[in-house]
Amino acid sequence: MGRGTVLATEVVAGGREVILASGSPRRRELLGNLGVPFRVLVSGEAEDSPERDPERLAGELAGLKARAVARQHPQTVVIAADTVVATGGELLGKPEDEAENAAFLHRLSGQTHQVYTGVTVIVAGQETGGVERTDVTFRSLTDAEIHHYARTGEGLDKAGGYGIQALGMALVARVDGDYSNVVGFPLGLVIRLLRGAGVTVWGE
Ligand SMILES: Cc1cn([C@H]2C[C@H](O)[C@@H](COP(=O)(O)OP(=O)(O)OP(=O)(O)O)O2)c(=O)[nH]c1=O
Repeated sequence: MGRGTVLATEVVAGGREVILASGSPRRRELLGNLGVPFRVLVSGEAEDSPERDPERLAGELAGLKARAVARQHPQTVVIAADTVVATGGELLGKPEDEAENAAFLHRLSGQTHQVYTGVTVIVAGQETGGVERTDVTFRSLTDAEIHHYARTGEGLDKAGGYGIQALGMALVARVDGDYSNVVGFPLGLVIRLLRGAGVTVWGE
């Protein structure tokens, strides 16, 4: 996507305008639920980091996404997020294809893994951020279940190769922590950071 591409204009009502620096439809929907006026702008700059610690990586990538847009819009509140899935020291990104998605699900089957989402908010050069962690435990999956799910393609655009908010919920036995964090936008943290940047959320 081109630099500075406007993807969509969402609710832009009164109050302080917010830019969501994310192409993720999940983040758009969840931020919309907060009643915050915002529009979506994605920098298109590649985010990369040599960091291998999942918690620090999530925070770092969220910062890179936010800064890339904030440079062009210094007076607007910019919010970005990044989700990283980690299992036993290994990082699982978005699977390349059905076969890799099935391999990811084999890794996650019957195990507890960690989902980290970093959130960064920048306004007028002031940056704040945080990282939320949720532990997700998968059922022990049969090969048939794994291949059935991988074939749906639902996991292809998602870190870890599953979407807990859709059919992927059938893979999950237990969630410890903020559910919205697994979907990619930890609402408690988001609300705290936006309010800290002077944005009104639900009238406060
Ligand atoms: C584990 C999991 C991840 N995800 C999603 C959340 C994120 O959108 C995605 C992780 O990729 P990210 O790189 O965090 O985000 P993105 O590429 O979708 O969007 P952008 O970089 O423009 O902000 O995986 C789910 O929707 N459900 C899940 O259960």
